Amino acid sequence: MASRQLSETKLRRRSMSTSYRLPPLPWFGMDIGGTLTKLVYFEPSLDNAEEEREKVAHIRKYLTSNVAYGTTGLRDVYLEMPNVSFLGRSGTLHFIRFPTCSMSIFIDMAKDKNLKDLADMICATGGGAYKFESDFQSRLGMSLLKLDELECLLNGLIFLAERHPLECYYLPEPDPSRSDCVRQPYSLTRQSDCYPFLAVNIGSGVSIIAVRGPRDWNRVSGTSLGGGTFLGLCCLLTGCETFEDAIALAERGDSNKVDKLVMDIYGGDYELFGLRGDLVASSFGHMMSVDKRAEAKPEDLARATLVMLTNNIGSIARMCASTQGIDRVIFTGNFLRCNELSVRLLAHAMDYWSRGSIKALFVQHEGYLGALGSLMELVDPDSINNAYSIIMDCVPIIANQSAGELAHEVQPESDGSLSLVSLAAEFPGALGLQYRCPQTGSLLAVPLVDGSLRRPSELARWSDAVYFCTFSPSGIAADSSGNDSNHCPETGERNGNSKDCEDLIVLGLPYDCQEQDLRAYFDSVSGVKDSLAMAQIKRDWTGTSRGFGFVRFSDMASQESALATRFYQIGRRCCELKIPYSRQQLPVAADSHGSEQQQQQQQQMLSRRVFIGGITDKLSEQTLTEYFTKELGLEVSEVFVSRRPDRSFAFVTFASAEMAAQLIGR
Ligand SMILES: Nc1ncnc2c1ncn2[C@@H]1O[C@H](COP(=O)(O)OP(=O)(O)OP(=O)(O)O)[C@@H](O)[C@H]1O
Ligand SMILES: CC(C)(CO)[C@@H](O)C(=O)NCCC(=O)O
Repeated sequence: MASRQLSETKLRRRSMSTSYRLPPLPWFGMDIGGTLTKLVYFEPSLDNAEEEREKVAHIRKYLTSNVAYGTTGLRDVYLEMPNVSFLGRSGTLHFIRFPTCSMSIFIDMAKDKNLKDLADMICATGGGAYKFESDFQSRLGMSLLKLDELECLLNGLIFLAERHPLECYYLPEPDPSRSDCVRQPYSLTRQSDCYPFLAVNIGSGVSIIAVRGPRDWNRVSGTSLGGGTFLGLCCLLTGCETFEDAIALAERGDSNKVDKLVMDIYGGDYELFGLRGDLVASSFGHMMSVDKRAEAKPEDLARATLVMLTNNIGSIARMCASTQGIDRVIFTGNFLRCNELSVRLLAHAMDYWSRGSIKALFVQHEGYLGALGSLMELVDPDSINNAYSIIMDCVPIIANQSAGELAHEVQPESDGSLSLVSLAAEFPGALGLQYRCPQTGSLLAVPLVDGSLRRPSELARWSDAVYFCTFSPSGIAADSSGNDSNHCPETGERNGNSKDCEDLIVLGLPYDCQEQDLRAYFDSVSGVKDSLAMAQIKRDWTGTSRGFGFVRFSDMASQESALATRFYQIGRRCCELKIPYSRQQLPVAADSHGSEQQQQQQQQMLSRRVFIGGITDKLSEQTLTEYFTKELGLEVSEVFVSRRPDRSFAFVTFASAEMAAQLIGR
């Protein structure tokens, strides 16, 4: 089946490739699915060609300067990829979606905006490319280049995973009951790292594909119990009407009111076969009882529906992975959009049932891979690897080598340099960057010219290394603008003594979020209502948001209450509120606004932590933990492994500084 699809697509490609190497603008890719239609648009930076300028301006007027279209279309601004080099042009990738049931409205709108004058053909995938082909032709005069949905999905997935270091992530300690599981990037940026893997696409239904090489894949299974089933059943059982409402209900609900657990049947664990008492024995099993039915609230029903479908998909995926001899499963599809709960459940289920041998991976652009893959079909696929270079040249930075933190992506300026001001905005007090030379492993300084950090010439991309901040010897220093980091970035006014509130960083903000939105948001959060003293969005020199900002509360109780939550849904993004790195983790004695006790705690924490460089790809957190506990008899509190091509490293935190000290020199 798969090989038939492949050869058809290849034939189409071959017939195009002779005459169609660099397509005319505009460049769109479309995925018309059973529930949602996804559109990826590459907006080039303007150059001098008059005709191009007109086209780009026309599309900007309707598409990229708006975030909502009609009543149902939306642009996912948080997924936008600026600074992308595509087919030799630099520009921005935009991600847009609308329900497929609104296709008729979309066609009317496209007709109204004269889309036909801009392009007479669109690359389209998904079942709808077949279903709506004649509508596009007859009502719009546009033809669709129909492409196979699974091939496009894989092309989009491999393309992003290989080129964008922060695209793939996993949960190191998946726990369905904890909403603060941290996402760790998982590097698939080398071709050899990618294969094999199992792709499990959770759309309306579920397709499961074993992928062993760039064009070596087959659809091994599928299930009709997918994202469409979740939404359909939730609407039926709870009366909700949207996916967002269904997820919000599920997050509040208790599925144990609906499901029958092993302990409901056994009174405890079913020990012989290792079934813990708290496992679901029978989804919706309690609902045969009149009393339980009366007790179950809509949110409990939504949660039980979500748990039932997610676990079922996880179980099928795990079986497929085992029978295919594959140990990595990449979950994709819009069912996982803004659905942390399912991400946690899948990660936990794969880990638990495979006893840690199968890893669940996820991607940031989970729902747009097919549309991106179809955009890539614009040119001869044999030249794809050379022609398409998404240079997502973001700079992955952690505060310092001993911090063991997840790297944060800071965007360089349009000339490719990184200004000290941008660096200091995210890492107050940072004066420069260091990185480990991929060849020699030695620590080198990033060149600094006229207040801007320049990409080291030995690295093709910033993202080919992880960078550590350098601070002045006294720890938190004056930032590059001469301000001490205890100043409000907005007003320059001092925060006062150590009891006063900190400037907190808000990461992952929607790019269209303004200061007033940030204020309005926190003013409506219970526990911190009306206590925001300052809000600031960090912008580049064009005034475009960098996707993060700072807030300060007027009193300590509000600050603590705000920090207790950590993740906030601001607009359509899950944002993280925290004390900036430098204040949390610097190995300094002189954090000017931390109490002596806090400094001691920090120092102790850091001296318990050991950096291990040059670890192999295969060395897992578990192996490291076992080595230190069983072989050396040390008590390990935490292991963090950062996997990067040629330079994986780990931080191990021990129960005491004495234990860590024993390792020095070994
Ligand atoms: N705004 C939304 N409206 C409807 N469904 C949504 C929305 N956001 C997420 N979803 C979930 O995503 C699912 C659709 O995912 P996706 O877009 O990947 O699949 P599709 O392409 O429409 O379906 P298929 O690939 O099976 O044809 C829905 O069934 C629902 O569970
Ligand atoms: C039919 C598709 C491929 C459409 O995307 C998808 O919805 C799916 O894989 N459904 C599951 C079909 C099955 O294998 O039972």
